[in-house]
Amino acid sequence: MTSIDVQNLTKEYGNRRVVDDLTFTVRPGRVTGFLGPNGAGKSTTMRLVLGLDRPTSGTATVGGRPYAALDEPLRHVGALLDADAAHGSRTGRDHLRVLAASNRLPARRVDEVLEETGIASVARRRVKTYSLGMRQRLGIAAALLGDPEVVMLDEPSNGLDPEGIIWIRGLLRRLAAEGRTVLVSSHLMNETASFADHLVVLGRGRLLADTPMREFIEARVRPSVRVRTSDDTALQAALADHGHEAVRQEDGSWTVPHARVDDIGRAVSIAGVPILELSSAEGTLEQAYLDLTAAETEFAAQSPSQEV
Ligand SMILES: Nc1ncnc2c1ncn2[C@@H]1O[C@H](COP(=O)(O)OP(=O)(O)OP(=O)(O)O)[C@@H](O)[C@H]1O
Repeated sequence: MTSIDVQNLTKEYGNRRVVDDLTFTVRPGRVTGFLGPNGAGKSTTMRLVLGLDRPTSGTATVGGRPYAALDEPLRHVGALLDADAAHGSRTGRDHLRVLAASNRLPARRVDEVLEETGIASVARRRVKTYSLGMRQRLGIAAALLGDPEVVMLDEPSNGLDPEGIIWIRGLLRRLAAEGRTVLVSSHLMNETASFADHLVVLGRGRLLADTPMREFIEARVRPSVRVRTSDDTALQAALADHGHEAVRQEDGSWTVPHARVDDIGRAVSIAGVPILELSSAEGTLEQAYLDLTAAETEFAAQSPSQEV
């Protein structure tokens, strides 16, 4: 099985350090979401893994070897970095055929990946007539051409319509279930939450988190409980008896922060409060991510004065 290993990776452009001593491993059999604000260094890290840029120091390897040292690299690593990588005057099919031929991949893979990515019907059209979503799908088709063990996609949902977004979710889950190593950057938190098992989060080139997604959320966002009743007074009294304070929502329901649904259910039931609705509101990836990046921004704002 093949992992991506990033070890003390640093990249400077001039005197700007955009990747700063990063160390993490992307493991097979799961989808790893790659998150971070604009300019955090995600694309640069992916480019360094693909040998498209040279690190200032540190290493990035795939299956223990630098990308440049891999034999027939497309059979090992498939990547989508830029949906505009294909030549506009070529057809989608020709673009893939050239890639297949130059990488000694069987021509039948071209038709297979065209089918797999849902663009077989437009494969004979020139790429410059494609919508952004079609170009994304073509880029993903190119990434899958060599049936690689490692797949790295930079913002693959970009430009996809709702059906495309559902499709990419299924594709990523399947690639991971097949035991592949899947690294996917995204700015869409709900999207990432729907496909990622694990997260690597960057902020200003540094590693902020490398953790299973569930743990990432649970460590930052406490769950709450939503309750709706026909007797607000009785509800408030029952909750107060158990040390809870509820917040009334615009729709007439109540939110009990930092509470578990089992405890609230038991408390209101014992007190005989009429309940119309009771549900648990788990923390979302978006809340957890904003909590982490807000802390990071605060640190950034404070650090100059701390240095004085
Ligand atoms: N070739 C380059 N020369 C100089 N600076 C660069 C170069 N490539 C990237 N940068 C800078 O490095 C920083 C990190 O960029 P990068 O694209 O890796 O971030 P990102 O996390 O992928 O951001 P986004 O989410 O916006 O895609 C940015 O400030 C960018 O301007």
